[in-house]
Amino acid sequence: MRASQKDFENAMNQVKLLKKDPGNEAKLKLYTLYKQATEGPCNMPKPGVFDLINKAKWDAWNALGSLPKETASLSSSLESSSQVEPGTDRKSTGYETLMVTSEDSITKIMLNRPTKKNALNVEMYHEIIHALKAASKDDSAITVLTGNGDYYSSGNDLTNFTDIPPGGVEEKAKNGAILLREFVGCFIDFPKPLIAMVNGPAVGISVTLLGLFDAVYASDRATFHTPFSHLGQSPEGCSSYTFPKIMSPAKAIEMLVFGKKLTAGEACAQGLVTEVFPDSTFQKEVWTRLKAFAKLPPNAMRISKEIIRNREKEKLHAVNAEECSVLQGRWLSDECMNAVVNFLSRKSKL
Ligand SMILES: CCCCC/C=C/CC(=O)SCCNC(=O)CCNC(=O)[C@H](O)C(C)(C)COP(=O)(O)OP(=O)(O)OC[C@H]1O[C@@H](n2cnc3c(N)ncnc32)[C@H](O)[C@@H]1OP(=O)(O)O
Repeated sequence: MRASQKDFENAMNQVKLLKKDPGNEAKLKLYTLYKQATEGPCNMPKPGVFDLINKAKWDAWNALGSLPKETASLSSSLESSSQVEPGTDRKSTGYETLMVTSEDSITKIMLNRPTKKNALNVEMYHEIIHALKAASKDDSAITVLTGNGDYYSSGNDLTNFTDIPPGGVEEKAKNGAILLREFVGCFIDFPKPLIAMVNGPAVGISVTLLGLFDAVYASDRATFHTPFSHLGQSPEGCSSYTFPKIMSPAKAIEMLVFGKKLTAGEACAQGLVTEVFPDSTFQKEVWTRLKAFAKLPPNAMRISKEIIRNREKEKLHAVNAEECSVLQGRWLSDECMNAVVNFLSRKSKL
């Protein structure tokens, strides 16, 4: 397919958005292709020998000779997209904490704060809400959530508790509960098959939400940990309802109240995980499977999910509201505040 002038301009704009500098050589190549595509063969006077930067530009542009404008435009678009981080496409532009891509009828939402173990900060909650709403309306058949780096997610970013608004901690807790309710609500209402690819350890809310997914595939490196009592907090993500149903009330208590950490194999035996894969083949095997799922008739999948979920929707929203209200109270407790202070002052880690 021929790249249009618009595509070309988009590609040039993407270069400005790259997180990693593509390097001078690549930038010079793009510059000259851009000049060729917009102005034709080199028309600038040859700079003096000591004007090193402009000389390099002139040399590179001049070397393109009479390359047609259209060819330069096409090459430039291709050049720049190959510099973009793998798996990134135009759809991901604008997200700070996610990489969102669509390919083969699959929308992939990748948590992208690997240096913070993909902890969910306030921005990430908002961006996931946005990405899920967009995915529910796009032309993909299924949606996948996964993590970048060695963790799936370390759960709520504990520094979320540090930014206190003028209304004090009460206002902070109230706003947190409103955001959490909307966030979890998007998972309850998501209309297409939603699949978690748990690439590594999962903590807190990233675990509880799994009960709202339609399939959960895990690497054998993944672990599942909900240390709510340790943090002076209480379950969210509808887990107080979904976990006892999935794994029996006693097993749910072990996880949600006593903070027992499960291996991927244990989580699979208890029904939280659909299937476990060796880490070495995890990506390949799961993506092969997902691509096959995505070829199934999308309307049939959507309607089948709807009939399964609809029976539970009202209950799930009620549970979500109750959990958020209880948690709002927990965030104001000494138990919770001490746990957060301990983590932030590095006195405690999971
Ligand atoms: C709108 C609000 C909704 C709220 C919903 C509530 C949800 C409840 C939960 O999710 S409870 C779970 C909360 N999560 C945790 O308690 C995990 C805390 N993190 C850890 O214990 C450890 O970081 C670890 C075990 C996940 C990983 O340990 P490791 O030694 O491998 O790595 P580091 O600790 O050095 O981590 C690397 C940097 O990442 C920062 N980080 C990791 N997780 C979090 C987090 N959850 N919150 C804040 N920051 C986190 C860590 O501080 C390091 O940062 P640094 O390099 O700047 O020091």
